[in-house]
Amino acid sequence: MTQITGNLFILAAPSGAGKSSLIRALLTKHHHGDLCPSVSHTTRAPRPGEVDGEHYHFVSKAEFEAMIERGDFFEWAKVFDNYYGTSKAAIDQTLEQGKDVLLDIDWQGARQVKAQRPDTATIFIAPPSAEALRERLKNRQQDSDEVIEQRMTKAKAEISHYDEFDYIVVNDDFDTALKDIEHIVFGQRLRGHQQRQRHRTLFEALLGG
Ligand SMILES: Nc1nc2c(ncn2[C@@H]2O[C@H](COP(=O)(O)OP(=O)(O)O)[C@@H](O)[C@H]2O)c(=O)[nH]1
Ligand SMILES: Nc1ncnc2c1ncn2[C@@H]1O[C@H](COP(=O)(O)OP(=O)(O)O)[C@@H](O)[C@H]1O
Repeated sequence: MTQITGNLFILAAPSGAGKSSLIRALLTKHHHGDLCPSVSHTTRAPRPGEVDGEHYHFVSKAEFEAMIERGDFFEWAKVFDNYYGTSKAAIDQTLEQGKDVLLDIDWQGARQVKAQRPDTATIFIAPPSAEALRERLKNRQQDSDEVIEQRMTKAKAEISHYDEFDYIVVNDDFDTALKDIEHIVFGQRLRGHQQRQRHRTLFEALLGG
């Protein structure tokens, strides 16, 4: 039987919308390996608790630029003054195994991936309100008030691209938002071109007699 290539999913959101929490919950539910995260490269410094090769591949600016030169990246962008990118190696092998890959990238990356692979499902996570977004950034207790205000300004820049996405999920009630994302994943797996490949013999039999 022909090997079916996995699906690509992109989740983008303004910082604080709950993207990391949703991805974590999604991966915990789908822990059998049918949905895999892609580990990005970045030039930003690791935060306490972040593990190289798990959360990100942490590299220097020179290393990142050498990778750009070599054409190692599937997509890359400058976000918050640092480079971020998805290497081809990070996704190709997984997709070839027929597994789905989840990319946690910004709108610039989403645009590049969509241009290269139009069948990618791009999902935008929105907060229910600006007040809720600010509250979540505060409750996370990760940033100073000044950084929170910077994130709120940057959030507007990310949100301004909401109409470029295939799907929009409003993360008001967490479990509802998680279900919405799962429905998108399940729906994508049932698209015609994959189902035709998967059920080739069925259709041959149905049409043969
Ligand atoms: N284009 C692109 N964006 C990325 C990539 N990896 C992470 N990002 C985005 O970069 C932004 C900053 O991520 P991060 O430094 O982890 O900070 P935080 O999400 O604000 O805590 C987020 O919007 C990520 O989705 C990548 O490989 N490519
Ligand atoms: N639906 C929700 N309702 C209330 N709080 C939420 C919800 N989703 C996430 N949060 C909380 O909001 C904060 C920001 O979430 P996080 O996943 O870190 O966001 P992001 O990755 O988008 O920056 C965290 O403290 C998280 O627990």
